[in-house]
Amino acid sequence: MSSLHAHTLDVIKLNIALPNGHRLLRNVSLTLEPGEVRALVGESGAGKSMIGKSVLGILPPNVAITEGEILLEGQHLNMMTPPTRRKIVAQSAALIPQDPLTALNPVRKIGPQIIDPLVRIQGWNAREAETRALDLLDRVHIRDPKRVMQSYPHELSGGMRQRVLIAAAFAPSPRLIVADEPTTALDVTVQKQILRLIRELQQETGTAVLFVTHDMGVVAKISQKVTVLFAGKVMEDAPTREVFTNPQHPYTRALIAATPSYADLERPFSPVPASLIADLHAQIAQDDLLYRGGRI
Ligand SMILES: Nc1ncnc2c1ncn2[C@@H]1O[C@H](COP(=O)(O)OP(=O)(O)OP(=O)(O)O)[C@@H](O)[C@H]1O
Repeated sequence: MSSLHAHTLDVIKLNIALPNGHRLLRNVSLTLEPGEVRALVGESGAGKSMIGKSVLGILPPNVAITEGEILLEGQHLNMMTPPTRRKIVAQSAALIPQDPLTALNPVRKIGPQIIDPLVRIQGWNAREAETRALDLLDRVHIRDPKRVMQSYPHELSGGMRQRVLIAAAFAPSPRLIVADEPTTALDVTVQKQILRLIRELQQETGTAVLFVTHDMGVVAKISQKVTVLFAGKVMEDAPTREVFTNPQHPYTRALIAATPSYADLERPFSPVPASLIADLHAQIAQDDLLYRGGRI
């Protein structure tokens, strides 16, 4: 049952794996407080998206949760039947996806794509839903929301489409938003605007956000807490400020060193050293042996 003081999200020792037993997440734990932004950071393949997908119940068909728990506002998601789970997740969580083009249905106008879920899932009447959609399009700084509601996705720029998806995500007032690299598919100037917009709406609404990114610069701008991942394993979990001022794990230090700094253009930056990557993989192979032996 949900409790009054529950975290928005608790992920407890989550393991997900392929049918052959290969783990994509290894004992991942994290929490998200109401109104908090937690960044999930790591290089490609670290398992960041898989965490978001596990929470939203949209894992690929060949990937399964093998162990661990996910609690959304204190409710155990993986003890529910799939239909109950879908209903609970749809009512309290939303996704801002990476690629705004594939996330929108190309043959439907924008308006119904925002309005229909409000009517079908949240049970609003059509008029309320339309007013809400117009209000949200205005709040994501889309000029002429009425015209945009009548447009098809291909008539909008990439940045506009991402604004539409941000409006759609915030429209039902979810308590949790998973933002999965929401700026990656956009060009650099638009990226900054979209990041600012998500931060603005998040602060206004107090929605908790799980923000997936590979960019430590983005982590610094948007989050209060950060989980650093490598090969599906948590390397470090700390307040963002501490991660930048006093990183504890060598991999975190390497990621920071690999991020160009706008404040300090003189500072050289360097890729994560191959020797460190090799050491981490060796440790993970060791972990996997112990895990299979039931010792961790
Ligand atoms: N459908 C799938 N079937 C099997 N393995 C998959 C599938 N999708 C992803 N993976 C693997 O799962 C691991 C984690 O993937 P995930 O997409 O979560 O990484 P990520 O950290 O989000 O990286 P990226 O920044 O590249 O999206 C990777 O090793 C990836 O190859």
